[in-house]
Amino acid sequence: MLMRNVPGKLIDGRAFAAGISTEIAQEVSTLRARHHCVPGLAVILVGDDPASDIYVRSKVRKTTAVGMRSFPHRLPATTSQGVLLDLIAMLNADDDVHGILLQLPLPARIDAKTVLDAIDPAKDVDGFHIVNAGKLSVGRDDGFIPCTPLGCLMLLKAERGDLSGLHAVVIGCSNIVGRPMAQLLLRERCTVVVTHINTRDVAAETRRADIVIVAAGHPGLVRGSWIKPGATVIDVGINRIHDDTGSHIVGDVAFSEVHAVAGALTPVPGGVGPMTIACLLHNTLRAAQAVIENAKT
Ligand SMILES: Nc1nc2c(c(=O)[nH]1)N[C@@H](CN(C=O)c1ccc(C(=O)N[C@@H](CCC(=O)O)C(=O)O)cc1)CN2
Repeated sequence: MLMRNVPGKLIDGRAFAAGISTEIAQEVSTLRARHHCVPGLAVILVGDDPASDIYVRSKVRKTTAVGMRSFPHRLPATTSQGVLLDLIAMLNADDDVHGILLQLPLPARIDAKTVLDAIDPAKDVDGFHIVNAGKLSVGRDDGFIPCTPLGCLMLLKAERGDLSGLHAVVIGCSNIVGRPMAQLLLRERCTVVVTHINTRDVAAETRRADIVIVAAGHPGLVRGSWIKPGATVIDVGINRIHDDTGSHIVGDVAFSEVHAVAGALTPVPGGVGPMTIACLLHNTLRAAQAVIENAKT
């Protein structure tokens, strides 16, 4: 493995996200003062998954911290798809609600596609509705972009500036991260390779990359020997592991090995995770601003 003389920079997602939230708070206060509009975000949690519960609490806290209204809806795991669709219809019709987020994963009985597509695309601040996914896939910039890939892109641009011509490898092809990430990088004019479970030699693909985004859900998957010296590595993995010292969150890269070779790396925790919620607030602000703009025409 080729090591650099100095370990790569650690990209501070927490500080970056705090900066975005400060800017959003200022814009929210302008909207309140000039347009008497307070952006509102409804968050729906079905069931009692402990990790989802933590993320939803954090979303509610950060939404109110920037001066937005939060409308949390906690439903039991036994909730039927029909009841969930009724709630979404009610939120679609509520003018105080500018953004709607359905926390994933959903209980297996509920068909995620059906309920996500029931959200009004203009309120789909998660960017998972088929209309928003379609807009991104044809390179249109008037839809909502899923929060985690948007956060990754913001960190990448802050680190590397213009991304055009860079070789990017995205490890994992989920609808939440891998696929939209690949579309965003394509839009930035990167050369993009997406690897998945059937890719023959992920290590060889990754060694060519100036930018590596890993969202595979496998702790320690990406080794130092996979990384081109100086590459920028964005670790999206959030894996809870238990060892002698207790329980920890780790990413998808073998941290010390990759840190020694990469030019820059996002840590876990404190890298991409905080950007996800900051971008949710960014999208909710955009949704409220669009309502005001549309009312003028
Ligand atoms: N509807 C959605 N569901 C889910 C999404 C999503 O974007 N939309 N993403 C993930 C979970 N998620 C937000 O919902 C999320 C994950 C992680 C973090 C975060 O800040 N992580 C911290 C560590 C937190 C910890 O200690 O547990 C970090 O990385 O520093 C925020 C949001 C799945 N579901």
